[in-house]
Amino acid sequence: MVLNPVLGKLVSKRVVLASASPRRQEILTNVGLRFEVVPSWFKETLEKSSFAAPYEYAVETAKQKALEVANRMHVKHLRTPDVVIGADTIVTVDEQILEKPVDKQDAYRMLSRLSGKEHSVFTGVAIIHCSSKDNQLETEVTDFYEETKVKFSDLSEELLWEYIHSGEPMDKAGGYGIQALGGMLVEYVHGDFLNVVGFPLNHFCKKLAELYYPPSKHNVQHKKYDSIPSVDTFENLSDGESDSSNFTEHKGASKLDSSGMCSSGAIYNSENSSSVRTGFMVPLENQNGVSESGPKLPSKILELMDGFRASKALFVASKLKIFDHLKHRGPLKAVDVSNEVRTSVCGTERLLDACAALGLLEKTPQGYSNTDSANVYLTSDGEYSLHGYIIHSDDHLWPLFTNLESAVKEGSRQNHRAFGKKAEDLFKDYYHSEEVKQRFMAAMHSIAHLTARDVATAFDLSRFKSACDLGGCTGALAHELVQIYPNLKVTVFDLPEVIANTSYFQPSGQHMAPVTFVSGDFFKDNLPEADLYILSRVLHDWPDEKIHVLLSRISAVCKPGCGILLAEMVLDDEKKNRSTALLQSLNMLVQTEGKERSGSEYRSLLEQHGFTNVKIRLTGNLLDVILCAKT
Ligand SMILES: O=c1[nH]cc([C@@H]2O[C@H](COP(=O)(O)OP(=O)(O)OP(=O)(O)O)[C@@H](O)[C@H]2O)c(=O)[nH]1
Repeated sequence: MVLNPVLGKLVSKRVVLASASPRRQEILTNVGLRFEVVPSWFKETLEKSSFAAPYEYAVETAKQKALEVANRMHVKHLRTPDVVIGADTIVTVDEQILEKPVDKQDAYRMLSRLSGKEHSVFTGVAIIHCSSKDNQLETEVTDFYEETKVKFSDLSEELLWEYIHSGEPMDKAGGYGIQALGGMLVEYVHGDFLNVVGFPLNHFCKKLAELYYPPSKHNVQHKKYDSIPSVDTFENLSDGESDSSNFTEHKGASKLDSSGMCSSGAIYNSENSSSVRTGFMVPLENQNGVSESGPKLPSKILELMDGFRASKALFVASKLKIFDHLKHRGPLKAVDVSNEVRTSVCGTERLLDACAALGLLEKTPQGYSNTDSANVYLTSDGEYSLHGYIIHSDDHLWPLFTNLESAVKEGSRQNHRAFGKKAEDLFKDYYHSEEVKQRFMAAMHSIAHLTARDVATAFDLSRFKSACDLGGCTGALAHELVQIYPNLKVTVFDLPEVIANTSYFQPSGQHMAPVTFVSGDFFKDNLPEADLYILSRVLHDWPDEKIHVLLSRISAVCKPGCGILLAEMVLDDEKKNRSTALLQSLNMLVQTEGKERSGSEYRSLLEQHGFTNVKIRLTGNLLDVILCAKT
């Protein structure tokens, strides 16, 4: 299938999507558009009352988002894009504009307002064509909006809070995601569904059609495109479909596109665009015999093929502590960075350029500097540093993953191939050297610290007086729990080798409530008494037999009413949707005897040991949470 001629007009252009919304990226990627993502820094703070209608607000915000990116790219990066696309989605109900909720209470306010009523979703879109004249940015703005009406059922308080606790509402206009759990709230949708999700694709294509295929003088009566030119509806788009003399049969009849796939050879004659019924077609060569646009690139597949390169670039930059150097000394030129980290200038420059293109660094005439997220996540002392996890990924997971093929064939872990020795005991292997132990603990700390707030607040735990975090490692979750529940006494129980090493990871601050650390092996030693036992990223390390041993030990010391809180990446029951968790399950295959499990699998394991009332919350932040009680 070759590209729709409308989107095909963008193939040879540098297109930038000025949006951080993963949904917008997905909608446009799914139709084969190739673009860079440069999220806009424009703050959505326009005075709403100054607009006569809500859609004007959305359109203006979309325009400002796109213009900000166009200007920044022109000035800062000296890379003027050809086209910048911006969008803004809002919900209106009772003459109020709802954007993304700022917290759970705000989500509650929005969703209770939408309950049982019809509301409108407006997405404003701006398409900015850019050019540079005498080094000045010139822009041509095209904008439009789309309205979709959505009706919600009556929402009970319980459903409402359950939905809010799922974490889904937080980055969505109006506090719901119609494409996911939020779809359950919806009675009907009138209009373009994708408009609700964040991008009105159909209207966008029609707009491109107006821009790139203006009505010819032969058919001026078609002033406006009610459909994408030559395409009445998307259903009419099919490979090589032709019932018009405006199609010409390509000499070669079939052609390999860049993915190596063969596409049939109907050719689009752009001169007669407005009257031609087209399929997805290969482009017609122009008078000079030069192809106007290339075939559709399978961008998702290419991205996956390149994925390892991007990971490795990040790993190497982290290992060389480039983000640390730039945080303290940036902006720096490539030559200065290479002097600091003792590497070749040419190699360093390529690495820095790749990191800048991946959005990890900023590149300006003054040199390279960290982006805000590099400062927070990639420096070794950043507030939510992932440095430890990145180094662990490079040194430990990477060699294991290079043996994935053997792991799949054999169905078992690959430590012997990756490290030349058989895995004895999962954790003993990590703790055989101080260096490896520190690296592993830093990795676990990174993820625990980053997810602790969502794990701790997924359920109201205030009824518990004491908690024991089994395998709680550095205590990152424990510290979050005592902050949120001041009456909760938390004990971290972990192997002696771990407990001996925790002091480095303790938060500083006078008002930190204490956490107790106790050493022991939860498969062998007496478990500390507690009302709530926490197992965060523990069960996924083990096969079912070992989990039964552990759960029966916990069950033996748990009184009725006491609970277990699990934090894991929970798979959907059909195991087909949650790619991060499914890839994590491969990660467990290459290094452990464990795996990721679905909600039903966890429920069944827990129920076999007398834990019932199993509740599952998807937090939207890496780890999901399961709470159950002993009956
Ligand atoms: O049903 C759904 N409704 C809305 C969404 C998502 O909600 C946001 C709307 O926010 P906004 O337009 O301000 O866009 P941002 O996410 O902040 O990204 P920008 O960088 O473009 O400002 C949008 O992501 C929709 O996709 C949804 O997912 N489902």
